Amino acid sequence: MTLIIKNLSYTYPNHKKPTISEVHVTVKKGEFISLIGKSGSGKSTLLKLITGILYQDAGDIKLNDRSITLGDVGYMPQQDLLLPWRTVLENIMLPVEIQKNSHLTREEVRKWLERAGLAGYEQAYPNQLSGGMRQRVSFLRAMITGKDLLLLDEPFGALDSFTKKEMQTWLLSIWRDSKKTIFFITHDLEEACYLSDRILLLKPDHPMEEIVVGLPRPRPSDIVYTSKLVELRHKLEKKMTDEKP
Ligand SMILES: Nc1ncnc2c1ncn2[C@@H]1O[C@H](COP(=O)(O)OP(=O)(O)OP(=O)(O)O)[C@@H](O)[C@H]1O
Repeated sequence: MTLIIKNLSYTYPNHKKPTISEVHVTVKKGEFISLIGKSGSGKSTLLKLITGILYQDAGDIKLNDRSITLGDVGYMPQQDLLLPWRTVLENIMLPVEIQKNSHLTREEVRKWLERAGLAGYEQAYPNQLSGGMRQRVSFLRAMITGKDLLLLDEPFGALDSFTKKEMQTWLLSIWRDSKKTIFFITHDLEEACYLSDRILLLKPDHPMEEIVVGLPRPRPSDIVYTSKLVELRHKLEKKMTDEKP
């Protein structure tokens, strides 16, 4: 899997200035990429362009040398969008039902639920779950599409810091075992440093910047207290607020 984004620009119909301007990125199989930037800098817009929900004004997005189209990637939007009238299992099976050609069985999905700490909740409804559990259901639904590239729009933004830590460790273990490629939006700079191989910084009226994290893997969760990670976080903060790094 290779994703190549070249010279990408997009302006919303009612806007004067482009939200995404001349973005270039190459992503290789198995990379974990985070996208950071202040609110309104265009992170969700970039993800929607990669999913094919929006279509660019200029430039191109190629997945394995083919222009990307809707349905090529797994996408977890900012709101979990679980259907309240469907059980956990039925929510997760939704893309399988829509794709029809998927061979994933209910039994295999049950195994994934176990891995996500949701065993016994197959028949529960979304309103009977905690925030972290809903996020895991929503993540599994994106994962189960079988796509190599997963786009996650701020999946842990609404969680308390302890649940968030658990979810990060969980996500890293799934990512390591599944060898998926992940594009991850976050406002949390510590989270970006902890999880990623590379961080992309979007800033209005500036070219997109790329920061290589360079921390060894596997990463224990207390790596966030090491001077290397703290320095990196500080550097990102300065870049975001326009101070000289
Ligand atoms: N459907 C839309 N129509 C018009 N403008 C939009 C639409 N969606 C987003 N925008 C505008 O595009 C800009 C970028 O929005 P986007 O949601 O991509 O930013 P973001 O960096 O993801 O923000 P946040 O961190 O708050 O989620 C904002 O100015 C926003 O108002």
